[in-house]
Amino acid sequence: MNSTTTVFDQGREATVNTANHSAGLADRPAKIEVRDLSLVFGVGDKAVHALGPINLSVGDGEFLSIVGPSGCGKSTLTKVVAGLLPPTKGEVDIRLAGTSIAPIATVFQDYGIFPWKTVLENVKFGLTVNGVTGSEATDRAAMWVQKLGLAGFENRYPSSLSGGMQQRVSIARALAVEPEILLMDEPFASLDAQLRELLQEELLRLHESDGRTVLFVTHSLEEALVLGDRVLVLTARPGTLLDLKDVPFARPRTSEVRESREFNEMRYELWSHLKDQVHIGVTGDAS
Ligand SMILES: Nc1ncnc2c1ncn2[C@@H]1O[C@H](COP(=O)(O)OP(=O)(O)OP(=O)(O)O)[C@@H](O)[C@H]1O
Repeated sequence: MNSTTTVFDQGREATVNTANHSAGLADRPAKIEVRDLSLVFGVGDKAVHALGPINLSVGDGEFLSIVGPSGCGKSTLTKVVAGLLPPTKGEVDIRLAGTSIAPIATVFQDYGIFPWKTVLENVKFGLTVNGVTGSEATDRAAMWVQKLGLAGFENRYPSSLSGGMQQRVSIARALAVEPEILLMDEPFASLDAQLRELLQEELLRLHESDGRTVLFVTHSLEEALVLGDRVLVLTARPGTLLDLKDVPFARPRTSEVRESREFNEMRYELWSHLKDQVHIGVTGDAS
């Protein structure tokens, strides 16, 4: 049975709704519907129109990569979907199957893990705050620690881990709650090129095995194409839809796809759309 709950209603023509939705994967129903969404920070002279208006539909199980010039509103969009920011105008409908203790989980660039907790305690944290405790929490956390290649490091503190391992902890914590939607905001931005490629491979594998809906913000067109089913390209601020490209590379996919001619042609095509926006973003000159 479907039910709609208003998560946000600030009395400002703006809502974020979640609804139980039990349709199967086969017909790929929309998981996230963004309608006429705009967000303005502040008021009067200090107002910053960060995003929109934007309309977007993200399919159940889709991996959507989001790119755009710096400051165009990519993080703002993911924060609105996460329910962390109320939109100024428009709405976001999220159709939940109601199968998860925490329907939406987020991973950010700066890991967001607690330095005073061990790897296992960090991964357990998302479970315990959502009511999973005792041996069930420990077993589930241990399973995700293992899946993310951190077995043997359960009792280590973040300060003794590399950046790549800390980001794995953050991803394990997000996935341990088995969210229906995973929001990732430049999660690999501070990692070196080799680690980044390794984690891209792992994310491909995880996504292909569980079919979770993912929104993935990145500055790298290459990363967007390696990972995504589609790439959303936003204009300079306020971010609106410039392009929405299907990525044609078959799954299961490996990061070797980046060696193909088709891949490089697509990357060039995306960049040719994006570079004017980057110029506008830097100079403010739309001429
Ligand atoms: N809390 C805030 N108050 C005022 N302005 C804000 C706030 N948060 C973000 N902004 C502004 O809104 C715009 C969009 O910011 P956002 O962080 O969403 O962009 P982004 O595309 O993710 O940027 P980047 O690629 O550089 O991380 C920017 O101009 C930013 O300065």
